[in-house]
Amino acid sequence: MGVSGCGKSTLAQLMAERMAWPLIEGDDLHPPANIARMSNGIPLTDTDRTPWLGLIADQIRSWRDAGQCGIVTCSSLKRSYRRQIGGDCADVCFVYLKGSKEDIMPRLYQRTGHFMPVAMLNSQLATLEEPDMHEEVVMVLDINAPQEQLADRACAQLTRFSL
Ligand SMILES: Nc1ncnc2c1ncn2[C@@H]1O[C@H](COP(=O)(O)OP(=O)(O)O)[C@@H](O)[C@H]1O
Ligand SMILES: O=C(O)[C@H](O)[C@@H](O)[C@H](O)[C@H](O)COP(=O)(O)O
Repeated sequence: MGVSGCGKSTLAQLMAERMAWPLIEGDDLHPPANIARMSNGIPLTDTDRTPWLGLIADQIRSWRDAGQCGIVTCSSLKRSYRRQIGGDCADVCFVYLKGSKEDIMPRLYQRTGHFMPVAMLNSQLATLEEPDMHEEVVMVLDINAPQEQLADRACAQLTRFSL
């Protein structure tokens, strides 16, 4: 979890390879209307996000029912969103990629081929409700660490969930 550009997809890909867990990109579950809104620089509302979060929750449930682990990238900006995607379940773990606007903005400028306009970072940060570090997340990672080190740390924490 974390705002656009914090490094969710990058970390998730490294983790999925190392853990051999399936990976779903939350962005791929957005309805076309949400992608159109964000592409046009319009922040999503709670109403826009509800069906999208529902699909993410469904995906997590289907992994649980199949007795397998998986990784989903999802900004999960608000506490209510985290609850909707299963944050109350002990087997759903959030890894929070924490960074400042100054850390993230340059990354968004250098990222190419993504629908999300750089200016949307402001609304993402305004919407973000930082998680309770003791209750809601398994770990907080400083996004300024090298990618491989972030993957080492996240995988070390999550290995205990391997089935
Ligand atoms: N740990 C890191 N150090 C330096 N650059 C990174 C790191 N993680 C991601 N990036 C770069 O930052 C940009 C945004 O990362 P991305 O994974 O697409 O973020 P998100 O999925 O959260 O939007 C990408 O260009 C990526 O290569
Ligand atoms: O809830 C939202 O406003 C969006 O889902 C947003 O938080 C998400 O980050 C986008 O899908 C952009 O994609 P990236 O996070 O991959 O930049």
